[in-house]
Amino acid sequence: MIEVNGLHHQFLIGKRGAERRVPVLHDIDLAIEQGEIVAIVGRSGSGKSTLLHILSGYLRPTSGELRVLGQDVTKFDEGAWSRFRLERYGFMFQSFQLIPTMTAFENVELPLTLKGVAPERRRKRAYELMDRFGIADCAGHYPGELSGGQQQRVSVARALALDPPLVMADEPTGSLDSENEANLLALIRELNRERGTTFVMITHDEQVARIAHRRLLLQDGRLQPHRKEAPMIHEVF
Ligand SMILES: Nc1ncnc2c1ncn2[C@@H]1O[C@H](COP(=O)(O)OP(=O)(O)OP(=O)(O)O)[C@@H](O)[C@H]1O
Repeated sequence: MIEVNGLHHQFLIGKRGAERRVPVLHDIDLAIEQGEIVAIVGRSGSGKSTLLHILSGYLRPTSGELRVLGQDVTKFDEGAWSRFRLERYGFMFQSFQLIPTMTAFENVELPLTLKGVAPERRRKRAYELMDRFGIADCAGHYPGELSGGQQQRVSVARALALDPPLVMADEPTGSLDSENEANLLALIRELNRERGTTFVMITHDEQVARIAHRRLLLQDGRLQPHRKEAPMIHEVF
């Protein structure tokens, strides 16, 4: 599903002509299989978000190979990445990232609209998802009028609108209470089991890491060798 070979990344900071290189990821090799739930863990600043951004095409690595679903995505330009992301990726964020000027329904419908799905099918799919997540009553409400748990469900429904094979999640339960966290984790396991959806999640949360099949530990931008007994999250901070 995802293959990474010899990946390095460094940021350039400072004024033009006096830039400084900040190496962040070093020699990352990684293979994620279809149907895996993988948790990326590590201290703050270890490079987790940088890695997730590279795996999602938001950031071009300084060097190295990246293949996603058999395609050499390092060759993609921005347009090719946008199309690929729309069809193959779903995203879950701690801050939900809903569009405040769109209703809950329009937010869920957005990926379908961007893909050019016909209006009738779009409506049907968006209502089906909103029903499934118990937010059909919120369809006409704006994100600012919804509770945190409702916003989270709208954002998850949007992430799944096109039934992506791959979901990238950045602290997906970070702003949820324990009940909503448990609901989301149950949903992730269900999608993984029933549809074979692959999840790559950054997390600081032991409950989230616990549902992962595998933990990837980043330390100072290096992926640590897999230990049979994966470290508990509290060992990592
Ligand atoms: N755009 C950027 N320009 C320069 N340096 C950056 C940039 N983005 C991140 N960094 C640096 O890269 C390093 C890794 O950052 P990253 O956000 O990937 O870490 P993280 O493990 O996700 O941290 P956290 O758990 O705090 O979110 C940090 O030292 C950070 O300051």
